[in-house]
Amino acid sequence: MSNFAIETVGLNFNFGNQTIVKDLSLQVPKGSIYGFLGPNGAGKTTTIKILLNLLQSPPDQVFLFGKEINRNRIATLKRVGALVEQPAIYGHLTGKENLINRCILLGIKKSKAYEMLALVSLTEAANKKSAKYSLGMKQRLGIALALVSDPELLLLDEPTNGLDPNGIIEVRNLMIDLATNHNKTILVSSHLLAEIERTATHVGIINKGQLLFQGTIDELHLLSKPMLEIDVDKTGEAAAFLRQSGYEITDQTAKKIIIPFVSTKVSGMVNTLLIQNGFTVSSLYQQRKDLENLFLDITKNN
Ligand SMILES: Nc1ncnc2c1ncn2[C@@H]1O[C@H](COP(=O)(O)OP(=O)(O)OP(=O)(O)O)[C@@H](O)[C@H]1O
Repeated sequence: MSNFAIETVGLNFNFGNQTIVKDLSLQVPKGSIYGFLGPNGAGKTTTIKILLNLLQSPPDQVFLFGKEINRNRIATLKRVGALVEQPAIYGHLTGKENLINRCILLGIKKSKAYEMLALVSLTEAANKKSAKYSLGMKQRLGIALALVSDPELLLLDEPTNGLDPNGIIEVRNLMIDLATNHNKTILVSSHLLAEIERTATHVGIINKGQLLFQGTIDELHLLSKPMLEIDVDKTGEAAAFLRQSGYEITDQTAKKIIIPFVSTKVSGMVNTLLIQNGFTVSSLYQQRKDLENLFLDITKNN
């Protein structure tokens, strides 16, 4: 049995003669929240549509729950819920009516509608016309609609796009609840790392249809090497002195020197060394490149 809810193996996809997805090998572990990241136009929506078989992949390149998608279309897609682009909501109906309609359509008992309203915290707004919902509430209703059939895998294409900070937090908390307490695997796309950094357990970064990084969020953090920033007087002399003493200088400005962070002990030694040799150190702190900058670095070099 495959441990991956989604696996693509060297996936290629073209629109006409334009290559949109190139040799893409995604591995989305069961139970993960997989942040699918990339700048605008990177190919995220196209990939999600391929995973939903809305766009057809070449044979033997896309596997859901270990099964090849084209040969097992119905069986695999039954286990998937999705929110791609705008949620399909009827504005003149209430949230509850939208969900009941979906239940009827899928032949599922109506009580599921109430269960879903509670799950996405819309019980209080159940009888309000959904046209009057805030964007965040509409997104949550969209997710509830995708969840009616109780799918194991949820594909969410930029679900926080256009939401205010409250809406973003609501959707973020909902994703964590679904993965942690309801056994869902979630693939969520975004062009902003900061938006999924706190929710994702795994990350795949693509640009121009190619996978540039894939791993756990901790592995991504490891890529952003910590630095030691030293605010010191006579920086030119101090840098030369540190270099002579065997330290590598990463960067140097008028007021500070930056060296790779090794340990707090080594930081203390550097401090003592500078002071003992007549330099005035006003501060010394560990700095880690934030993930957003790391993301920009990874995608700009592509
Ligand atoms: N139906 C289509 N026909 C031709 N080209 C398309 C079609 N749909 C998308 N593209 C092109 O494919 C590329 C990838 O688009 P896609 O929407 O997958 O990117 P994305 O990463 O989801 O970006 P965004 O965050 O802007 O939605 C873009 O260059 C886009 O213009």
